[in-house]
Amino acid sequence: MRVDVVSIFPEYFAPLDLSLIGKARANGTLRLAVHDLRTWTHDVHRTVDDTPYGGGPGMVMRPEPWGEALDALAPDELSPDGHTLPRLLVPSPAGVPFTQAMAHELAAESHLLFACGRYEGIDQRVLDHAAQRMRVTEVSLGDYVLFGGEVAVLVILEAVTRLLPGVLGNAGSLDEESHAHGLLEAPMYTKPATWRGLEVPEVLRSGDHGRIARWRRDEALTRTADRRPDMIAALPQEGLDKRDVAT
Ligand SMILES: N#Cc1c(-c2ccc3ccn(Cc4ccc(CN5CCCCC5)cc4)c3c2)n[nH]c1N
Repeated sequence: MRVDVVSIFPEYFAPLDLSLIGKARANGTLRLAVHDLRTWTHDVHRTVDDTPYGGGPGMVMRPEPWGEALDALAPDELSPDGHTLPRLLVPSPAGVPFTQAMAHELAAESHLLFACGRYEGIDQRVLDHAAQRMRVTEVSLGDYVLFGGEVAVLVILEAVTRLLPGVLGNAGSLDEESHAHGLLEAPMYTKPATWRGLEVPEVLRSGDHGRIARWRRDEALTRTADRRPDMIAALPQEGLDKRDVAT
């Protein structure tokens, strides 16, 4: 997968050299390039913002640098390798919620292009013009307000990269984690069996895999009912008797 990120703070993405994302970049699974938006400014102050039409707080990101950046990173003509246009992701407080389902959707794309806004956002015409030739999605991490899109891109890139083939050593863990089956995962334990007077649940040390699976399912249902009743309501009706969920 090819990923391009455009930001006025490219140094925000230094963590993407670390850990499993760093390994995915080193082995070519993830081809990530971070670009400074100011590359596409031409004034001595490298200006990227201006006052909002209609008044209001703060500043808005100018369309010209963004237009040139997207022209450069998503050219209309097919590249020699038959490269198609990228999917443009624009983090925004007004975006659609980012979910595990969207992470799976994005993991199937061949080229993602992230536009990191700052200030009060990017001039809307940048997104409207881009949508004339590529798929554009405004995406939000949640109902709270960040300073800009960089943190959202870090989160989205981690969630998507985990799903790429070969990145997670034990692919099985993808099946067991939260949101994979519509439930939160059960509590996890490791050695020692007793720690500060606290015991690991006996069932997990029983070796009885059937009992262990049932215990984990029950724990997942209880946790989900306690913490995320919305997820219980969204579960497919067949196969789950809601009375199964301890309240
Ligand atoms: N993903 C994600 C996000 C973001 C996010 C993503 C990208 C940018 C780019 C800039 N900002 C800062 C900002 C802060 C407030 C407002 C709202 N203002 C209200 C008064 C009138 C003007 C607009 C807009 C922009 C961003 C925030 N926040 N929360 C998420 N889940």
